[in-house]
Amino acid sequence: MELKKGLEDVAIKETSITFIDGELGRLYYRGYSVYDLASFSNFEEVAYLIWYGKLPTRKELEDFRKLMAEERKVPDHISSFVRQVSRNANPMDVLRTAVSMMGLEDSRDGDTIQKAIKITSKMPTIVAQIQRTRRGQDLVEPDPNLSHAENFLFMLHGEKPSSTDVRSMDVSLTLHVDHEMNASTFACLVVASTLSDIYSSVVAGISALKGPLHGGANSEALKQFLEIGSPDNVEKYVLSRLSSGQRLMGFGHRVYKTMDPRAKILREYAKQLSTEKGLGELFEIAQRVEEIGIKILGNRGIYPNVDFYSGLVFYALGFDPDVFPTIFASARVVGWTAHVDEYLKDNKLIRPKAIYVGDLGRRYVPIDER
Ligand SMILES: CC(=O)SCCNC(=O)CCNC(=O)[C@H](O)C(C)(C)COP(=O)(O)OP(=O)(O)OC[C@H]1O[C@@H](n2cnc3c(N)ncnc32)[C@H](O)[C@@H]1OP(=O)(O)O
Ligand SMILES: O=C([O-])CC(=O)C(=O)O
Repeated sequence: MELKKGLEDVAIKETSITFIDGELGRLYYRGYSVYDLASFSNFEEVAYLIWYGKLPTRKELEDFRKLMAEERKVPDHISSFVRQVSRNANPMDVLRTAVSMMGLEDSRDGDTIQKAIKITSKMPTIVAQIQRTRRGQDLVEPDPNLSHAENFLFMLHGEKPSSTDVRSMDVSLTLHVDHEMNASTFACLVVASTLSDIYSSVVAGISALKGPLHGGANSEALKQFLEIGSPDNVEKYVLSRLSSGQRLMGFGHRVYKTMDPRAKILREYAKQLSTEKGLGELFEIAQRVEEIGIKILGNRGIYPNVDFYSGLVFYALGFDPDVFPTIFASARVVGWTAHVDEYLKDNKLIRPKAIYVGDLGRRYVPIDER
């Protein structure tokens, strides 16, 4: 039996959802390049595409938007829970528990995608509640007349966001929607393959995404830039970080051996937003880290990934670094649930093997003789 550490290069399913060309740095959702989707589409349209496999007609999109907008409100007891714990708790822990509470309400039977729409519509409401509670602010009710991205920012700030902010949020969510068999999606599938329920799968996805090697890297990358403090400190910081064996956060990827295309797109939004919001120096620091990081690590195929610039976008839009992974989760829930739906059409219990390297035939020694 061959040992495949980290399941590297092991395929666990066929998919028609997402294709990644890791050598050329290309990414396609349902066959459409993310460059085109980021330029011309929006979160709701891409979510529809991911779940149903085709772009919606105008009427289908209108109905779908309406359905999502109707599902945004979160039950009062979940909001109360979020209010009670969010001042001190990790935002991903709060989101994970809130989604788990949603599962208490919903029967286990029923269509995965219908439930996915409910969860996806509500997650930004919970994230905005977490963020506002951390700042001691009152909650803002969702506005059903706004798009998914616009409403997200409206619930965050309590006022209509600028068109640049809405576009940046929309593109960021669109780019986080899916990424083939990443660790959190795999975690969702492990749960789904036992024929558990979709809420349990999403809870597993949030749990796996939280870690700093995965979705937690967006806040770590931004904290790095804040810690560096000035573009003049970048070289010294990067060299000392790497020589002490620490990783550069927001760099490196299991599949991409070149720049992640999502990082390229998000770099432009980070640049525009940071210039507008007086965060130009932070962007300069990030760009310098990118340059020096690539100079040192690029020859080993280690380049910026999606988490490198997304944090700067989320920070400029007004989120705390610790909240960033919950925004990632609010978009990735689309991919998690689409992969679960696809997998269940031809389900096989996920049960890999471990190679035993311990002793055998040991004699049991009674406790008084040890
Ligand atoms: C949305 C996402 O999940 S994108 C990824 C977000 N995560 C991060 O940004 C955290 C930093 N990056 C990393 O830790 C890694 O690049 C991972 C975990 C993402 C992928 O790595 P893997 O494919 O599993 O490779 P692995 O962790 O085995 O690293 C291979 C080598 O590259 C080095 N390496 C990988 N990433 C980095 C990095 N960011 N900084 C410095 N060295 C790195 C490792 O130290 C290791 O070196 P070694 O062979 O000398 O021991
Ligand atoms: O694909 C991966 O391993 C990690 C990643 O970039 C993502 O989940 O977006």
